[in-house]
Amino acid sequence: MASASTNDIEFRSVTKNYGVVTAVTDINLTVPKGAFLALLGPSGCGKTTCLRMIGGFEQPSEGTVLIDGREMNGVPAYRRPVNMVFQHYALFPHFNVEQNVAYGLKQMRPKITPHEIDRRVAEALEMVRLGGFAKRHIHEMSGGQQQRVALARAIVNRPSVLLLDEPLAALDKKLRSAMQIELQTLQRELGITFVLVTHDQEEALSMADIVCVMSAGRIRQFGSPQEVYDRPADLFVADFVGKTNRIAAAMEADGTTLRLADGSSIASGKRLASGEVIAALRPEAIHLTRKAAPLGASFKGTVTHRIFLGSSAEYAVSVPGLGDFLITADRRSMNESDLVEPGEEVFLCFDPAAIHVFPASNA
Ligand SMILES: Nc1ncnc2c1ncn2[C@@H]1O[C@H](COP(=O)(O)OP(=O)(O)OP(=O)(O)O)[C@@H](O)[C@H]1O
Repeated sequence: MASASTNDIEFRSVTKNYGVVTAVTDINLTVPKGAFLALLGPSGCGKTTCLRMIGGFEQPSEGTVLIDGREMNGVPAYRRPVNMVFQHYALFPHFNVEQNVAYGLKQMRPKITPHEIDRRVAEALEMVRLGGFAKRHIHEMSGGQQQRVALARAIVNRPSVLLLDEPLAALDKKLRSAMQIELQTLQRELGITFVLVTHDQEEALSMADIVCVMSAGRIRQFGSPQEVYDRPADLFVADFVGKTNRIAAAMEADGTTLRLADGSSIASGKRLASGEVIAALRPEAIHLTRKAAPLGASFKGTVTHRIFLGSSAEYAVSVPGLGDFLITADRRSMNESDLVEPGEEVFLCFDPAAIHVFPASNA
């Protein structure tokens, strides 16, 4: 059948209440076919509720969820073209790998021939690079391998949407990074829509091509990883997606001059109505030097801490009248002589265009 829509998933004014608790409020979003969407936000913001409404495990209290242009309200989970991978893989421990992956196919109606089941299971195991593991028992597999079995089981019946609920949370950091790349590759190979729930901003930025940042049941920003990181819609997004330095300031009547708490002023790269504002500056947008830079803006401060992180270093610098700043320095772009020490006086140099300004009422 020809598909009805170029969007795989659509939420129209969706609200979900659990008794007196409102989990999500008036959510509107559209996800194009074949996109990799990450629902990103702190615990309790409503990410899993959105995922479960796509999967059919919850129904909206108000509004409509559509998949491939079809309204899904009232359609049970098993009738949706969707599969889900959970954080705890929920594999059958008494089955081997092949039996776990085949399980859902055996339940399908109309029935699939045993030959076709074997073919599809072998194909799914190849896709998750477990070709030689079909006869292994689940307890003989590592955490990462078990997660791949869960993935194979979820893709074997060829859903048009795969839902992933913190699928990598139980893995250690190194394995998680490897699986992030594998998941991204798998999504490209399959060409189907992936929806990932995560509270890990690095995971969302590195894997997804659309990030939906949520807080308290609402969408704060919906856009590409670059947009969300480089042009945060509000202070919540600026703080949650990456780190940021907040500087309290007043915007003057011209809409571009920022008057800072220490009495100094800088030209803001962004215009905003006059009044109390918060200026936000990313730690990597600041360059530490021992001499004031001839161009751009700078503050003078004292290094209080240095944290060595291998490929980068983080500095805490105290600036009189303005507070403490966090600065990240990429070590590849530094000489040994550039490494400043705690106790040293330094200049924090930056391009004013890198400053984002938000109304203080937004904080
Ligand atoms: N079955 C339920 N009954 C009552 N309240 C619920 C239920 N499920 C979720 N909630 C509440 O709805 C809100 C959103 O929960 P949800 O699980 O969607 O958030 P989340 O962003 O996925 O959080 P986490 O990252 O901790 O899983 C929370 O306040 C939560 O306590």
